Amino acid sequence: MSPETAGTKLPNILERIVTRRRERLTAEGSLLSAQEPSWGKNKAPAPLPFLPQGGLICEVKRKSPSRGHIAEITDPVALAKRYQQLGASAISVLTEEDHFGGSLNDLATIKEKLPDMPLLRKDFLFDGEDVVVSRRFGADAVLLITRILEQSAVEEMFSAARELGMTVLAEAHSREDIERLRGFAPKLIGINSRDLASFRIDPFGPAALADAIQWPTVLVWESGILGAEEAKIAAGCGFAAALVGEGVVTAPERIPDITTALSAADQKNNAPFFWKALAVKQAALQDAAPNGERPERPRPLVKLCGITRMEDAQKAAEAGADILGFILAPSKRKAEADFIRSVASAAQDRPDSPLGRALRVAVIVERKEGIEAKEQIDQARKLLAEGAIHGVQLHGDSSPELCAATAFPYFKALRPSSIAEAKQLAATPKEGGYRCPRILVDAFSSEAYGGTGKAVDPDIVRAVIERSGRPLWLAGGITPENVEAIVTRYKPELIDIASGVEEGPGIKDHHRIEQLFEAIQRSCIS
Ligand SMILES: O=P(O)(O)OC[C@@H](O)[C@@H](O)c1c[nH]c2ccccc12
Repeated sequence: MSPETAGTKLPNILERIVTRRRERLTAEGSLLSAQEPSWGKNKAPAPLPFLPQGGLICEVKRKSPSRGHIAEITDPVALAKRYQQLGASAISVLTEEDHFGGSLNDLATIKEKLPDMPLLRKDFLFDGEDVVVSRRFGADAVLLITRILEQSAVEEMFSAARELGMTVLAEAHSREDIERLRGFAPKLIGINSRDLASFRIDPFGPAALADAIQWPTVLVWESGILGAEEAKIAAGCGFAAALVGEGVVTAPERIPDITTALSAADQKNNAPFFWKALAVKQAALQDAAPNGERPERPRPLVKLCGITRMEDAQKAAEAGADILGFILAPSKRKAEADFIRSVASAAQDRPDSPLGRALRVAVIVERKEGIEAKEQIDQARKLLAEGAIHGVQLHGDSSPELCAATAFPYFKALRPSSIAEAKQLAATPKEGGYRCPRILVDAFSSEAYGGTGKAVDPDIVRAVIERSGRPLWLAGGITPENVEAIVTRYKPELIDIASGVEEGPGIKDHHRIEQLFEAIQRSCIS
């Protein structure tokens, strides 16, 4: 096997795991440290259908290279039973020994005690023999990690699985992987939200990649789901299934909420789902070449905020704004809900026009000094339900626990007033921080929530970048004059501009909008 199969080098960790398993297979044979299952050779219970309609796969996972120790799990059958009772549709058993602490015996024991539960063998499998052995130990499905395999091995594994009546969960991490899978049209495709080079979780990966799959399949969102909130994002992005390890190993009681979130088809209004649409836009920017020149880096996504006039919405979208921001909070730039509806209907009339393609977000200060701004929240929810906006920016003081229940989909805007506060506010979801895929950093002012024209202190920006583990979204004092320096300095994924392109509060200066985008393009060309 050559790790260069997919045209790119494997991340070090994956390379190490794969090499180690190869060495051990050569030295010890395909069972490694496992004993033959109690039913002996070739008599495993007949294979069960594996997740034909989606659902939740809960994983038996003791440790991982990214997290280290997760849980002891002395009794994998007890854990599997708990998963089943709480509503898991299937169970994934990590059998890799050296980095994940599993074994084939876990698989066979769980099958023996829970014969009705569909089981996935999760491992770094290489060939047809690995598939045969998986079946012998009771697996109903096998994981096929496309990027570690030659095309001939992919073929061999699919045909072995077909012969044995097993399901293949084909893991893809790039468009190239998807091309390589196309001929097999797998019925289950897993996309990992964990980047194995950095170990970072990024929902934008699965969200954008899902778009490239054009055959009927059940999409499985892998990694990084802690609870219902992430499951809702997966569902919004078109994933009918999710594979959850740590989130359920440590707290199986979350299973019912995760399953409900996964099956809830929230989108009744036909509007594209905010995170998916944005991830697709972001991926397109990575390919785009402004003025025919190769971009040194993609231009940032641009949100133009504080839109109060139809002509400004049109102009912003035509110039290239990816998101139009409408402020529902009391402000010099406040937009009326009916104005937002009129922009939405102009956009929906011409879905392929720039205005039709721009996403619309309402900005609310949902909570100020602990007091909820009920009217704004109600307005935002109503606009969301109607499809007049795609998402909500929560600019107030709500805690991570309150956000998702306030409005969904949302992203949180932070206004740290010190480095210490920045570090606290930008904590990752696992550390108890905000759970949304992105957070927006804005300048602090004691007078106003946003739109102050002030820039964020560079040390605060740095603290947020370091702590949050997420690409930077930056607001505060960005203008056509300084945008080039800001983009070069921080390489933000998104910049948010309101007062920097105005001739007066709430009134955009169209010439300045053009200048802004020209400067952005300049900042991205080598
Ligand atoms: O614990 P998490 O973040 O819920 O992740 C589970 C699972 O997706 C992850 O373990 C995984 C995804 N793809 C893999 C391939 C091999 C081993 C493990 C994996």
